[in-house]
Amino acid sequence: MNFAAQLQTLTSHSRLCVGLDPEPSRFPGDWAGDASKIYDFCAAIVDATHDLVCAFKPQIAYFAAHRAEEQLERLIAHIHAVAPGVPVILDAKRGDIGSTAEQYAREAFERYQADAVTLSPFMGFDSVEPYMAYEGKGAILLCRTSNKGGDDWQMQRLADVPGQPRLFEHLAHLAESQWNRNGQLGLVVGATYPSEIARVRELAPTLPLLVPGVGAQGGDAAAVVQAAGRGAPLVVNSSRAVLYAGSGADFAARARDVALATRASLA
Ligand SMILES: O=C(O)c1cc(=O)[nH]c(=O)n1[C@@H]1O[C@H](COP(=O)(O)O)[C@@H](O)[C@H]1O
Repeated sequence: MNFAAQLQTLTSHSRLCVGLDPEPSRFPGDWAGDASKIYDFCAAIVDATHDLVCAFKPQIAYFAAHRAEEQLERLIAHIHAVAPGVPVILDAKRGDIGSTAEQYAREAFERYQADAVTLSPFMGFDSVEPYMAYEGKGAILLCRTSNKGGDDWQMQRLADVPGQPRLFEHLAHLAESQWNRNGQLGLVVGATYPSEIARVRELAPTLPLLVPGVGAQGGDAAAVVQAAGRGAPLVVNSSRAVLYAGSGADFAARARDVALATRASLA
């Protein structure tokens, strides 16, 4: 099943995406500070939550920083084995010229076997196109990010485009129309900006939204759900609030408790 169809099916039961951002310094007990336990920690979280989620989102920097790419490969294989219908969004935020993008796409979809990847669209359509050569895979573009600095670019108005849209609005329009050749695109909009979630829904009603920022960043789950309304899949990510819900031997059970509560808040 392709990424869009997977999301369509799963988000009718859960809109929660658990983000896998492993920080060894926050691991429980004897694992604290041990980067060789990244796989074990994340696999325990996956095992405890996979029936509650519509996706998992490993953030590649948390693995690469510890030379743990091989653990990331094993983790994604584990997710596919224990939760075959649940898509893996590789959060890599890539964005480069076409020839380099081809290599990043190969990395995401062939090496890691991800179902979708996050991309920075700053370099334009030819930097996004190589990912779309992988039929059925998702390419999720940063549109209105959850951080304060998103204002620096994304909220600026484009004087040369009719209606002088803000940059994020123009991107949402492009992604919904001429860029979206095969139904593979999605957009990232931060939970910290519900009114922009509503605006992106207006401009790009058929695109799935990946919404990070509930939990540790303080985004309001109810406001996100209200702003997004019904329609294309809504995928709401929480990473630290789930991963580090507990700090003892029962960390996976505590993560499940938070995942259950977060899923309920997104219903
Ligand atoms: O693309 C993302 O996933 C992303 C976009 C964005 O605008 N804001 C954002 O926080 N993220 C990612 O979402 C995750 C948020 O983690 P928590 O704040 O711990 O839930 C991190 O992996 C971020 O890199």
